[in-house]
Parts: sequence; structure tokens; C-alpha cells
Amino acid sequence: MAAFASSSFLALSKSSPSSLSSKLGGGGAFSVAVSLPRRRRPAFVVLAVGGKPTVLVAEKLGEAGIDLLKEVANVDCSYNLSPEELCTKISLCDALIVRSGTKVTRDVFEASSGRLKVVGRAGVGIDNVDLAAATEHGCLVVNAPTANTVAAAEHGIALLTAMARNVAQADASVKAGKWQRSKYVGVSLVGKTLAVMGFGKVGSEVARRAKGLGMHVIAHDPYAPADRAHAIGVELVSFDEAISTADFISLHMPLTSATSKILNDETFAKMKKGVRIINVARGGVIDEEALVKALDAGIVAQAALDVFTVEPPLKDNKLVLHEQVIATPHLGASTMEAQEGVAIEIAEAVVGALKGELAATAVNAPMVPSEVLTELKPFVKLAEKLGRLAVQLIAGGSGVKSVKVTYASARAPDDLDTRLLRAMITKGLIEPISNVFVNLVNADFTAKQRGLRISEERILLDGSPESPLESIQVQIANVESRFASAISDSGEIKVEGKVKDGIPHLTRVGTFEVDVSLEGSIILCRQVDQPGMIGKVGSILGDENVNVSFMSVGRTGPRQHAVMAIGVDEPPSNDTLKRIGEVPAVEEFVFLKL
Ligand SMILES: NC(=O)c1ccc[n+]([C@@H]2O[C@H](COP(=O)([O-])OP(=O)(O)OC[C@H]3O[C@@H](n4cnc5c(N)ncnc54)[C@H](O)[C@@H]3O)[C@@H](O)[C@H]2O)c1
Ligand SMILES: O=C(O)[C@H](O)COP(=O)(O)O
Repeated sequence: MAAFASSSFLALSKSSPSSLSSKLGGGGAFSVAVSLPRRRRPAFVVLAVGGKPTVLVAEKLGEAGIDLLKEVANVDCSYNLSPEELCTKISLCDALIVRSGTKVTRDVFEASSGRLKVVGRAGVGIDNVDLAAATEHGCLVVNAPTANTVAAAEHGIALLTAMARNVAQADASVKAGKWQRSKYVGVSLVGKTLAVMGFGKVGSEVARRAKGLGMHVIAHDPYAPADRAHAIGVELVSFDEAISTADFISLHMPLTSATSKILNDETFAKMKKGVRIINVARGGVIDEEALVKALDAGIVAQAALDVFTVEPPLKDNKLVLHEQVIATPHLGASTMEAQEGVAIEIAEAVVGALKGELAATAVNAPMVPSEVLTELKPFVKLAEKLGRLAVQLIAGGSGVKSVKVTYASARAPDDLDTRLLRAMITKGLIEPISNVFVNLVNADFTAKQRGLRISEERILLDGSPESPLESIQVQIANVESRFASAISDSGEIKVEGKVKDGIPHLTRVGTFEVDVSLEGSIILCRQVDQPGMIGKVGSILGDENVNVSFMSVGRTGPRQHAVMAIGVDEPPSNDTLKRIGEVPAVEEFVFLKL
């Protein structure tokens, strides 16, 4: 009599303490088992099942972007939501689009209960989005990094020139009926040194324009290539050299833990007396109290600020009220042209993500170029299915901690990006035994959180590297199997697959070579090799009208042990599986859902 490892695999995990649901060390989250076929979710991101997805646009977005969104989604434009209102609405939304004025906090992701799949930031800075929480919830974050670059650079130059010539103060004075020509004598820009702090998209455009004004431009950016700076006649220098030699300092770095309050008491003390500061980056890169002190002490002669630590700033904000400060309400990206461009850029990114495409502007997921994706597509399927098979082969015992994936390929290692494949194996390993939705965004995080270590190895094959991969092998160490024949000579559960004519196939189980296409579900059956076995099992399945899609037998030798792999289109009933187990030559079998 065969060891009966039935189709109740998924249901089993619901009640048994030694069940698979407790195997990945994830505790509570894993205890929710699924006994019915799960709704298959796309590998990358999203489309709402059964109808259009809903996109919440929480801040003003250009019409062109709204029109693009409306082609594929229900669009809810609700501005000025309180944090509570946002949390209430979000549970009904598949995507959210914001600018810098909305804080997308962990509470928002939690309130979405897994429905929110894309956050689109209509602009560059993503410091208002809790990226860690987004990643943990498998939510893709995309931004629109290019469309407002010129607008921000032009605003930086506008502030620079307006500050140097007291335009704002003089305007207010004239409007107040005064005519104070000697009070508003300015400073010239030509020949002065401008330090651009952050030589990225905006910083380099500011530098280019400042050169046109006759300024000597230096820049500090630890990550910018020197040749890009040289190409526009800018010298990259150290932080201290930049701030101590500049007449004007213009800030263009992102707000991160490393740049937070990067201008502070200590750094102001190193500056040239009478320096002028421009900030169109983020308020948080300046310690605002320290700037007030530096202005009062005359170290900083003037400041021009578009951004503030708290926006809008409080009415009694000393910087805003300071006579030597000019301020704008975060207008850097606010030109008609930039807003139109940003709206289109973010709408396209969100629509693409909702269709399950990998976004070129993803902030919290690895970029996989579309040509690589097309090539890897069948292997992505194979990877997920091998993960699903491998985890279903585990019997009770200690938790899964260690999975080894081996890729055999004629491609040089640098030419084979396995992040996507690893993510899909992780998805296959975790989803069948939990209620966690795993995608490219959260796969590594989810594996880590569950103490699941996935190591990767490559075997370099001779021959033509036309196909990216020859085979993928998944091995799970230190576990027992409910199908003993799945254990390799070295003691791990081992499954291996290939892609044949674009279709994933299972080609090895343990030490047995098989060949069954990975579609529908699979019965693995070990028996004593003898005539008539295929017919017997086939006719039991036929009795229940279960269609066999594929069948193959691998054996140790004639009349010895054989493993039969049977692909079935419909899941057989428990009775049918029981009848297969009762065939005298059958030693063990499992039914595996793909
Ligand atoms: N005021 C606005 O409306 C407005 C509009 C657009 C952009 N921004 C802000 O401007 C900033 C720059 O935007 P971008 O599009 O040029 O981004 P970017 O990513 O192209 O450039 C940022 C640059 O900062 C550099 N950097 C990172 N850490 C640094 C550090 N410690 N010191 C110096 N440089 C560092 C990076 O290497 C990068 O080159 C961002 O903060 C963005 O949010 C504001
Ligand atoms: O980071 C950005 O893109 C700018 O700060 C613009 O922000 P906004 O979209 O709120 O104008």
C-alpha cells in the first residue's frame, strides 16, 4: 500500500501543528491556510480582478495624466484628504498618486489591507512615502523623475538672481509706497563662485545655467562621475571645499538620513562670511534654527528657500519672516510644462504597473529591462512552479531555512540577471502555504522576514548562449519529504526544470529523470517498474474523467523502481487518488497543485 499523500495538502496545513504552514518560521501569518484553489496573482504587480482598477489621485495632477488613467481605471480625484480620510479611502484603491504634500505612511499601507499595489509620486522626491512599509506590503512605488528637472533648475536660478538683487524685498517696498534705491543695492553674479551641492539632474542643469551667467561653478556630489561635471566645465570638490569657498551655495541633493540637516551650526561655521544659500531641494537638508542663527550672525547674508522642514511652514517661522530670506511655497516643479509632463510620466508608470509591467521608474523594485523580461518570461513561470512543487514536497519536521537554486546556463554570469527568477522561486515557495502575496517588490524582504535563506549558484555550460538558461534546480536542505523519492543522494529535496518550446517542464525529481509539462497539476508516483502501470493509473483517472496532459516515467533500471510523473488538467478527487495508492505496485505518491 502506498503512503497516501493526498490532495489535502493545502487543507492539511490549516490544522496540523507540524503542517507546512508552520514550516517557514513565520509564525502567525503562516497559520492561514488555503484549502481552495487560490486566485493566481501576477508575478509583478496587479490588475484588479473583474473590472477596472481604482486610482486615487490625492493631489492636483495635470489633465493629460488624468485622461490617460481614465482609459484603464476608475479615477477618484480627492484632494486635501486628512490622514484619516486617506486611510479610509485607500482600502478601495489599487493605486494612489500623490505629489509632495501627502504623507504616504505605514498606516496607509496597513489600511489598504493589501489592495494598494502602486503608489505613483508625481515628481522626484519620495521622502513623503514610507518606502520600507511599501516594500513590506508588496506595493510598488514609482516616481516621475525627469519631467520637472528643468522647472526646478529654472526656479533655482530665479531664486539666485532674485536674491542677489533683492527683487522680492524691493517689490514689497515699492508696493508699500516706498522708493528705497540705496537700501536694495545687490551683488553681482559674474565671477562669483557657486557651489552646487548634489550634481544630479537638477544640480547639473543649475550649473549649466549659472555658467551662462558668468559664474565659476564647483560641485559636491560623492556619487557623481567627474567626467560628467568636466563636460560642462564644473569641478567636483569635497564637501568642505565646496562650502568654504562658495559665494553662493545651491542645494540639490535628496533628503536622506545622510543629508538630513547637512547644513548645521558646524557647517555654517565653515562657510565664507556673507555666503548666500538657495534651497530648492528639501527643507530638511538645512537645520532651520542654525540657518536663522547664521543669518543673524551675518555668516549667511541671504537665503532663498522654496522648501521647508514642515510645509506649509508655521506662521511664526523665523526663516520665513526674516528680512534676508525670500521664500516661495514649494514652486520648483510648478510650471505648466512640468506639470503636464509629470502628469503624463506618472500616469504612464502607474498604468504600466497596473498592467503588471515592470516600471522603468520603480523606486523600490529592481529594474529589469523589457528585453530581458521578454527573454526570461518562460523561465519566470518555471521558477515559480519549481518553488511551488518543492515546498509541497516537504513533510512535517523542522522549518524550511535553506533553499539552494542552481542555474545552468551558457551565458556569462554578468549576462544573467537572476533577481526576477529568485523572486519567483520565493513566491512559489511561500504563497502556497501562507496568505502573503509575494512579488518582485517584496520577495527578498518576505524571505528574510521568514528566515528563509536562498542561495544561488551558477553552472557555466559550454555551447551556444542563445537561450538565457538551460535549467533551474531548486533544493531544500534539512527537511523530510512526503515523497521520499524526491530526496537526492545528498539528502535534499530536489526538483529541476527546463523550458521546452516556451513551456516549463519538470525534468528531475530527486534522482529520477522525468519530463512533464508544468501546467495544470501533477501526480508523482513511485512504483515497481512493471508492464501495465501507465494503463492502470491512466484508467483510474479516466474513470473520473480527469484528463491526462502529460505522462513520463523515469526509472533506476528495468523492473526496478520507477517514478511516474503525470500531468492532469483537473484535480482528481480524494477517492481517485486513494485508488491510485491502492494499486499494489505503487509504493508512494503525491498530488501537487501548480
Ligand atoms: N522644489 C521642487 O519643487 C523640486 C523639484 C524637483 C526636484 N526637487 C528636489 O531636488 C533634489 C534633486 O532632484 P534631482 O531630480 O536632481 O535628483 P537626482 O537624483 O537626479 O540628483 C540628486 C543628486 O544628489 C546626489 N547626492 C546624494 N547624496 C548626496 C550628498 N550627501 N551630498 C551631495 N550630493 C548627494 C546624488 O548623487 C545625485 O546626483 C531632490 O531633493 C528633489 O526632491 C525639488
Ligand atoms: O520632488 C519633487 O518633484 C518636487 O519637490 C516637486 O514636488 P511637487 O510635486 O509637490 O510640486
